[in-house]
Amino acid sequence: MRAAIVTVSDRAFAGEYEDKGGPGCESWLRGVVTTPLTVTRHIIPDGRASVAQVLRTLVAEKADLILVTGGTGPAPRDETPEGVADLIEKELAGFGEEMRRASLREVPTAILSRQTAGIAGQSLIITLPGKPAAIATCLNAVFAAVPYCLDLIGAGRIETDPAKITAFRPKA
Ligand SMILES: Nc1ncnc2c1ncn2[C@@H]1O[C@H](COP(=O)(O)OP(=O)(O)OP(=O)(O)O)[C@@H](O)[C@H]1O
Ligand SMILES: Nc1nc2c(c(=O)[nH]1)N[C@H]1C(S)=C(S)[C@@H](COP(=O)(O)O)O[C@H]1N2
Repeated sequence: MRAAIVTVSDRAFAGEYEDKGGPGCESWLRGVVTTPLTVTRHIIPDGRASVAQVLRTLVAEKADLILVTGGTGPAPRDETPEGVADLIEKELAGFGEEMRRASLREVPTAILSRQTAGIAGQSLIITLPGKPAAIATCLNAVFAAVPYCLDLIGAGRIETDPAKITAFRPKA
């Protein structure tokens, strides 16, 4: 699987703090996916155009899975969902619903995240909150459905470590 991880944060992009979200996503994936995995990481500033532009490039490069962390909230610069909406062909709203449900068990402000997921070309794009602690909570909540989703869109077949995530394939 070719995975791409995008950190959307003005301050991480400017070097005002060290990005912990990108490395957090990568180590979560490496701990769960047992089939061959390549990961590229990207740090970009907040903004609809900034998000749409990097996603278009990654979709054209045929990334199978794109994780985007940050910019999902209600603040003026939080425009990640708008940038994602500019290029996805199909929204998978259930991902956002389930990730928020899992996060709400930890923090009441989880309801402020507009995180979602969608399909562009042969890429599955999943958005996550910027808080590094949200990454495991959210990915643990939805990843069982990711391998079959990748099958359905013609991306690479992946397997997961059943001790961490049991992939569910209804036709298997
Ligand atoms: N990529 C990241 N790496 C490390 N910490 C992060 C990251 N994104 C967010 N955080 C932490 O979560 C807190 C709240 O995140 P929030 O979404 O408000 O991001 P932010 O810091 O305002 O990002 P921005 O740079 O876009 O303004 C931040 O103050 C920071 O402590
Ligand atoms: N699991 C989890 N989800 C969370 C949070 C968190 O700390 N943990 N923070 C929330 C907050 S405070 C905000 S504003 C939104 C959006 O964050 P973002 O703009 O960094 O994407 O995510 C929410 N979801």
